[in-house]
Amino acid sequence: MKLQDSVIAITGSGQGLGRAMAEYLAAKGARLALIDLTPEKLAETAEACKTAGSEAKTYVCNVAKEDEVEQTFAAILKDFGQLNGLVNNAGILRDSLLVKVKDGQIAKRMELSQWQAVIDVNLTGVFLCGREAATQMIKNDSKGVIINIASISRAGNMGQSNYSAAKAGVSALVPVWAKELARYGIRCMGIAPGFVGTEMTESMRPDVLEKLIASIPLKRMGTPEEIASTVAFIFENDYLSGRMIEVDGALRI
Ligand SMILES: NC(=O)C1=CN([C@@H]2O[C@H](COP(=O)(O)OP(=O)(O)OC[C@H]3O[C@@H](n4cnc5c(N)ncnc54)[C@H](O)[C@@H]3O)[C@@H](O)[C@H]2O)C=CC1
Ligand SMILES: CC(C)c1ccc(C(=O)O)c(O)c1O
Repeated sequence: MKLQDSVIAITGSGQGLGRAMAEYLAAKGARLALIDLTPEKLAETAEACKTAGSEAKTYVCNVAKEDEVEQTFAAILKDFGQLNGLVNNAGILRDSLLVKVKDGQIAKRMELSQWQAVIDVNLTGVFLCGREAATQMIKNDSKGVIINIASISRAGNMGQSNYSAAKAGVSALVPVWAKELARYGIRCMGIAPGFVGTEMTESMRPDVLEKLIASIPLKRMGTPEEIASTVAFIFENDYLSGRMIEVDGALRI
């Protein structure tokens, strides 16, 4: 797929990796539909896309709400007249151990609310946006690509029952959708990043950060641009479908 003039929706593009993807794709001439929870952050990303040389429109939407997702994708089609790609990037963390034993007492640690919040956004949100994007692409007879952003944690990370389950889930959707949607000219791929340097990691305690970096075989975190360039590579290579690309500096959890 040529990125020039294609219309790409990115969830969670108000900051972090989603914003980096939007800027990177804008510089390649893609037109962006930016989706996030707050208008202020979205406006900043839209401005950055314009500076990078392309058009961007913003959509306030909670990806976990079916009606909001339906309205958002209908509005994207109305505004742009087509949809060629979706990056399912929005995600949250609510880490906690499952249970903890202290002084012989067993305590439940991960609350049902922590579990459900992460499943709602990181798994159900991907399902809802993927279903809506596929529907609009098929309706418009346009070829397209769906990319699910997972995580190295999909293999199972301590303290992340909710997050690991959701990221394993969105990874499993990749071959399912690749097989189901190929007949409509839609490809589906996933990316599983390792630790990526963002504002969050920049604010970590230096000693914790140092230990973390020491555990990565390449001895550094990834950059948001390295994830964004992987997104662009997937869009531009028409024989990629049904697979995960691991961008993790060789780290295994
Ligand atoms: N930063 C990292 O090191 C890694 C990140 N990832 C994944 O990459 C993706 C992006 O991560 P970051 O940019 O670091 O996160 P971030 O927290 O900086 O940005 C996530 C964005 O998603 C938005 N969002 C959250 N809930 C939403 C909802 N219900 N509806 C719409 N938007 C919502 C937030 O408002 C925020 O703008 C996530 O899926 C994350 O799990 C995976 C591996 C490593
Ligand atoms: C444990 C993994 C690599 C990880 C680390 C940090 C974030 C984040 O800040 O959002 C993630 O989403 C992760 O998957």
